Amino acid sequence: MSAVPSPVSPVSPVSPSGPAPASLGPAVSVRGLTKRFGPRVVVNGFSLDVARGEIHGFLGPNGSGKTTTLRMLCGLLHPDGGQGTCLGHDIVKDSWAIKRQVGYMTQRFSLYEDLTIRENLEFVARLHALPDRRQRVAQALDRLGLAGRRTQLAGTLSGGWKQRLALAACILHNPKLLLLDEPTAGVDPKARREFWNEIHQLAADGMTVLVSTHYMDEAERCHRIAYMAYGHLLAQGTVDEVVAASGLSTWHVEGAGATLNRLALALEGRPGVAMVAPFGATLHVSGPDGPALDQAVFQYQDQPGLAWRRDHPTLEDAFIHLMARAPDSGQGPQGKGGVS
Ligand SMILES: Nc1ncnc2c1ncn2[C@@H]1O[C@H](COP(=O)(O)OP(=O)(O)OP(=O)(O)O)[C@@H](O)[C@H]1O
Repeated sequence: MSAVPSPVSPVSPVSPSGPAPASLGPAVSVRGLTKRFGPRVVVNGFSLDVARGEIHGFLGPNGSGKTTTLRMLCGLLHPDGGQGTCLGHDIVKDSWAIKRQVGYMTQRFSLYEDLTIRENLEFVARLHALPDRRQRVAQALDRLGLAGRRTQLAGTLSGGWKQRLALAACILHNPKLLLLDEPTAGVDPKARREFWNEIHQLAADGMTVLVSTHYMDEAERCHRIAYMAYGHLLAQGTVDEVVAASGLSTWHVEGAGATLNRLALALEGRPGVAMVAPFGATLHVSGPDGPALDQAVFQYQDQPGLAWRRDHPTLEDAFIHLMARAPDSGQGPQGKGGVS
């Protein structure tokens, strides 16, 4: 497992071929997962279900516990509390069985920069003791569009190509579950799009993917998402369900920059207004109580130079609102309040 996997026993290749059968049970099902580092509880009673073949997004501010959770799911960290299964195996007792069937892509590129692409993949294939190494490596090179660069040193690749190489290393042993920890951080939009097209292709072939991200557009490409803050799961469902569950009412206002700035200052903190956020030439004004929000904005709606329209809240609106209501908001363990 992982881009540079731990040495494990030989893995029999699973041959993903189309959607995963539901009869196998969920890919991930955990209840009450808890992890402490010293006195700090960084994952607190976390529960999650991920269906087989699903692309499940995992979002939350920096330090909210996403990586820690991923590491508990694949057996790299021992939970201090909670229970559950990953690919049908007990996450506490059967961590080795899980490791063999999981591909874990860490946040940092962890392959060898002074080896070529092909050498890196051959090394990983050896660690997995794959029987048909040459063929597996050739297939992975082709699948990820890396064949033309196979002799290039990994250290000379751009961020997007490095991520492709890391993904190729993760899928070399045909894992049933991919855990991807912010796989596209710092990667340009075209490379991100191509990476996500590949993730969708892998899911269509039967692989389950749990992927952490800070990008809203990536969250919207997931079948379902979970949002975590300060170690707590705050929301889970499809993007539409998470947005609807936020219970927010939202107005979008268009106008000139200076006018919008003045409006934002006037609305900030008014009763009924929970959030005022500029998005380019549009201001998003939201609150959990529709009538109170309407009352707050009423006096500005005839102001010249402003075009108001009631609209659905965006996913980002919903996340900011969730963060504001999070149990430890403003005094989280890291003292960080940034929203992904
Ligand atoms: N081995 C460790 N020892 C002590 N504290 C740790 C350890 N690993 C993580 N933490 C702390 O646990 C908290 C959760 O970290 P984690 O990396 O799981 O968050 P995250 O949601 O993945 O953050 P990011 O989005 O920045 O990657 C952080 O405050 C982090 O500093």
